[in-house]
Amino acid sequence: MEHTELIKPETLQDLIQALHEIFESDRVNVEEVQSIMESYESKPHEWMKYARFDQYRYTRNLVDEGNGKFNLMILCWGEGHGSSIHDHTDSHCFMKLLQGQLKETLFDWPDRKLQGGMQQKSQRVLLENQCAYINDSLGLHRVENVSHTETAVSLHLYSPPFQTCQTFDQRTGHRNTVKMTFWSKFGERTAYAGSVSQENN
Ligand SMILES: N[C@@H](CS(=O)O)C(=O)O
Ligand SMILES: [Fe+2]
Repeated sequence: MEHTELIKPETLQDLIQALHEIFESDRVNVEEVQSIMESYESKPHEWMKYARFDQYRYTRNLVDEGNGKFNLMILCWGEGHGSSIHDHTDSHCFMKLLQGQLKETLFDWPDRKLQGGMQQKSQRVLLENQCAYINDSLGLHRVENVSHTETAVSLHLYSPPFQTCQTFDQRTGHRNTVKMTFWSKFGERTAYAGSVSQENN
C-alpha cells in the first residue's frame, strides 16, 4: 500500500494540506487519518474564525471541501448541547476535540421488526486533541457537551461528504431522515435557509 509520510502538522493549514494529500488516494487509511488529526495540537487562534456558537444548539461550520473527497467542519457545542442518536450515511467520520470535552455514547442499529428501545453499548469522554472514529458498521452515536460551564469545539472530517443522515428515537427505535445544514461556510455566516425544523440537534 502507498504510504504518505506522517509529519506532525504544526498549524490547521498544515493539517488541511496533509489531509488533501492523503485523500488524493482512492483508499482511506483510517489509522493514518486518525493519527494525523490527533497529532495536530489545537491552537484556538487558528480556528477561531470558524467557531460560531448558537444559543440553542450545536452549530456546523464548514472549513474545507477537500476537493470533493471530504468535508472538514468545526462544530461548536454550547453548555448542555447534544446531538440526537444518528448514523453517518455510509461515510467515514473522524471527530477531533479542539477545545473542552464531549461525551460519546454508542448504540447498535435498532431492529426494524422489534419495535423496542435502544440500549447504549458504551460511553466515553473525548478529551482535548483526541480524535475518535465511527462509521455505520460500528454503529450509531450520540454526542453531548455535558458541561454546564464550558463550551466544546470539535473538528469533524466526513468522507465522502453527505448532506442527510438518519436520526433515531431512543425509546422506540423509530428513524427520520434529516437534512444537515451549515451555520457558516469558510468563516462567513450562511444565509438563513427558511425551515429549521429538521435538524440533528
Ligand atoms: N455527525 C454529527 C455530529 S456528531 O454528533 O458526531 C454532525 O455532523 O452533525
Ligand atoms: Fe456524528
